Amino acid sequence: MLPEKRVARLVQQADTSLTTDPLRSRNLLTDALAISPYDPDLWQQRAIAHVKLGYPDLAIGDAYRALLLVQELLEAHEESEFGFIGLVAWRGRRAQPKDTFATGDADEVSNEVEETEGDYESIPEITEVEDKDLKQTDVFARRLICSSLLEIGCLLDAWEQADTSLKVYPEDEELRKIYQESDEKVKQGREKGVSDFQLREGEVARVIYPWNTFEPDRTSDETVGHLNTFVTKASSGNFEVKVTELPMLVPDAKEEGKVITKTSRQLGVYATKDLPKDTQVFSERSILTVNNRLFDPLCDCCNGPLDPLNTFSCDNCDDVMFCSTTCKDEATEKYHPSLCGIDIDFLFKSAHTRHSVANDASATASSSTPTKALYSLLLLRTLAMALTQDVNPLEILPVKYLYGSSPPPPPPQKPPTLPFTFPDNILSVFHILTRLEVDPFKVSLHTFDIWHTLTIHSKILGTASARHNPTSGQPEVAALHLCYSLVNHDCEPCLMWECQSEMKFRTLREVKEGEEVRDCYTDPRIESWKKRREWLMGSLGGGCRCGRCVRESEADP
Ligand SMILES: C[S@@+](CC[C@H](N)C(=O)[O-])C[C@H]1O[C@@H](n2cnc3c(N)ncnc32)[C@H](O)[C@@H]1O
Repeated sequence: MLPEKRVARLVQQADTSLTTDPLRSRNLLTDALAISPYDPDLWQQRAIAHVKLGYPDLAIGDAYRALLLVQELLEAHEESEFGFIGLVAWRGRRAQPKDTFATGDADEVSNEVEETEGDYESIPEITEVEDKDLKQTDVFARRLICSSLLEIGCLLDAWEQADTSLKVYPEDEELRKIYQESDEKVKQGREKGVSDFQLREGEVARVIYPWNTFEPDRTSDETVGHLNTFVTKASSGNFEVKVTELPMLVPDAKEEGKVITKTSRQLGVYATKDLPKDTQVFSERSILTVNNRLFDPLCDCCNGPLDPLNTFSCDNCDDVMFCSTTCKDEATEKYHPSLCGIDIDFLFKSAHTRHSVANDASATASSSTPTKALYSLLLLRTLAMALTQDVNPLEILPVKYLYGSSPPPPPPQKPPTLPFTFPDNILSVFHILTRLEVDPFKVSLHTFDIWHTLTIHSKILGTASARHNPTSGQPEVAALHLCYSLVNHDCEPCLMWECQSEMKFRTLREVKEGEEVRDCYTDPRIESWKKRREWLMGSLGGGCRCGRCVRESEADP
């Protein structure tokens, strides 16, 4: 069957199930996009399915692609990268007669994609009707981006996007309504002293998406057994991983009382023997590390210190230094080829100019929370590892086993939340993909869709550690470690971590065999439980309910 016919059939089936079964609709459109990635209408329709499913964040990613593609198609006769092939596919699908697909299942037919050779001369110019239809997709995509940003709480971005869109479509009443609503909310926020940074901060559902088949069953015997091979090695037999019940944390303090009895089945780390106070009990190496190069140079692979007389550089670029041939070889094998010679300075610049953190951890030199800019660098390293090793980013170690989110809880319970901003979670991701020379439309379906990057974001947010420069206090290194990530949080921890080229734990007190070992995800010296809770919100996904926080909040509500 011709690809355009197959796409038209999938789209029709997706339309039919949009109201009754939006998940099916979303999956059918994903199949259609796998065949025809440059058709803006498919992205726009999938955006609507994502809205219906309650994922406005994913809808923004899709509508943004629709918007970019409309521009490409309108410029198909100029220097447009995707415009020609997109226009051919878009026209081909639209030319299919409607209602001829009443019988048969689209899945029966072949999935072959025919490559269309670009011949800018032979393709007819865009007609008036086509121009009108493409602009309609454009305005729908803009409305959806603005309304979803508003819903998520990215008020300033909603306002900016609506303002820009109104300049293009001044007559559009719906855009005007969104503009007025966001304008009012931004003004109210500013009157209350809310910063512009906060006015860009939204919250989205922190869940394992229903179609995510990469997530392991983390509490199965098989996974626990597999993780224990790593944990036993890193802790020299001092620790083991076990399934544990943790209180289900909620972001809204008012709802705490209602749901505090609920628990979530997760993993935790336990002592296998009595451990004396002030002893190093754990050491783990990771190559999923990043650093801000403008500070003291560090090994690009392990982030350990560099001996100026004994460094090793890449054979093909001058951008990175390694502390040993082991690090150089591992980088060459696992991630560097995808980054070699690529200009990624924009991320480093942002790491220096924006110290804003999920919870402003730069204010506390020992917090384990990295800055958002360091998150982007970790995402970049993850994607580079996936590209170099030719595997899906959600499959690589340690990403696969990092805790990021849980399946959505049954209603009316709300899932935990994930901080979301338009610049960090959408614009920067597109920027990163472009620099990595990844087609953000085509390849994204299988490896780098926005749901992949948001899933990675939730894993980074929940498990990354950050090291701060002792002089400037600024975060300069962030890392993801598999075994370290399994240790739960307590504001009265029994472990303290330190990370140079390796992540190490020391005992802060005597630990008994069988006791769960915990470290503190923020600075335990912060006296105010409210402050600690605020800073921990990003990494815990809700208000901390550890013994100390409960005790202190009851004594001083
Ligand atoms: C770094 S992971 C810790 C390991 C995780 N439990 C697992 O199964 O891999 C962080 C996540 O564990 C959970 N968590 C850690 N400490 C907690 C605590 N004191 N109370 C409730 N949940 C906690 C939160 O869901 C948090 O997002």
